[in-house]
Amino acid sequence: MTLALGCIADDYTGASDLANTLTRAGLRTVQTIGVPADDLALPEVDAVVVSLKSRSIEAGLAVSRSRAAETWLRGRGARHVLFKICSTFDSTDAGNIGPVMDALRADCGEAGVLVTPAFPETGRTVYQGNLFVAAVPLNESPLKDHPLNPMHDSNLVRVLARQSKTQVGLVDLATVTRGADAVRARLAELSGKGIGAAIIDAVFDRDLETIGLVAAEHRLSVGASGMGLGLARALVSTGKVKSTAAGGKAGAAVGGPAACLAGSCSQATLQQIARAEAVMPVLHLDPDRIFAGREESERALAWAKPRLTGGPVLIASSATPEAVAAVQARHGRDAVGHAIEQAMADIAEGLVQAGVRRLIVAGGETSGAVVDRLRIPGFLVGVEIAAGVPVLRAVGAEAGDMVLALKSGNFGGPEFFSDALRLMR
Ligand SMILES: Nc1ncnc2c1ncn2[C@@H]1O[C@H](COP(=O)(O)OP(=O)(O)OP(=O)(O)O)[C@@H](O)[C@H]1O
Ligand SMILES: O=C(O)[C@@H](O)C(=O)CO
Repeated sequence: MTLALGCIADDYTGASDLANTLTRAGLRTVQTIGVPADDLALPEVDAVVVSLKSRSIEAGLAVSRSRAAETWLRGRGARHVLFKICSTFDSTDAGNIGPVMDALRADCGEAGVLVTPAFPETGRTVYQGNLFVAAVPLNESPLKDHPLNPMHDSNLVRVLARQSKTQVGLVDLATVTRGADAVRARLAELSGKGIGAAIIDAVFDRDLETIGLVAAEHRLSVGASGMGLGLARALVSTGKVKSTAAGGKAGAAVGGPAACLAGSCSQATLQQIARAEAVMPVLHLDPDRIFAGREESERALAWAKPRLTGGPVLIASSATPEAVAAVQARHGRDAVGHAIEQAMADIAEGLVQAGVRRLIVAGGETSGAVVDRLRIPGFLVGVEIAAGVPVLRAVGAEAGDMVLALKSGNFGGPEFFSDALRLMR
């Protein structure tokens, strides 16, 4: 297998979002959980997305895990590696986007790295280096209240400069609009001044296509699914990859009980849970009781099991920003986040033992905890449920045949859970 594109994603939902985008753009793609073991049977593919859970861990650990993934990908022939970050640039001043970018850049000797979280299909655009989420700047969007990495600055040149050892420049929209040669010239100008990374503006998919053409000539890029779109289209348009129709490897129906778990506290997920209340039983977990011990997850399983034969159920820890802030004040932000993620993993494990083979998880950290506990080594990409969220078919899972959807907190329409269940057979 010689990879046309190697990708390292800093969370599992983001990885499935990227794998979905690459598949729709014609690349045969597989998503692995961590660096694949040598004995994991992978199909012939153009791109591998290695999923890490490295967005909110200590920066040094994020760097070493990303480097291990890079070594594996380059060892399989990937000339270009995309470091997939969140389209809302989720990170803190301590990292991890800057430190990982710096390390990967040093490893491959890249003079100038293009960086953009733009993903217009989901309303993420970048103008003059400022990230917009739909109509508002990042710092006015719901991301200002994120439970783990609240975003308070929409100017990504500043945000990345606080995290990175290199200077950060800007390639503005006017340059992108003039085409690939103008972008090449601007990047060369910045690199010539020793500026090692540039936030690049993008508002429409055509901007990403221009960016992809230039990025693909380099060894490293940093971005969200929009950067993946640009790179994939460039690989196809320059004949480096023969486009494969995205049929969606859904495979045979797995059937059996279905369940949904929500640990995301995003506005989108809160609305989706409210809508789900009309069509399925919903259990709201108590974060204080989760913090106190395992009884709360046992209560959730005892509640869910008898209901599974009647149809899907939803178990949610999700809460409003005020409630999240209150529980964090009582127990500490990281401790409460970790406790809830582990409770969700306990519940997922119990549900799968009870026969669930169709599982929807909302939230990147939550998905990471669940997928790790279920020991699923990889996924094939099936049909698209909503922008950035495909049906995933587990490969090599201990529980056997399973389909999952890992929903990024902010993605999906109001009826997401019903939309997903309709497509997860
Ligand atoms: N009621 C709650 N109070 C405090 N923290 C919570 C609560 N419910 C969930 N959490 C924690 O909030 C974090 C949510 O992060 P997660 O990545 O799962 O969602 P997200 O950030 O919305 O999704 P994404 O990363 O895909 O955008 C997790 O650490 C989770 O355990
Ligand atoms: O880019 C995004 O917004 C998502 O793929 C994601 O990474 C959310 O965790």
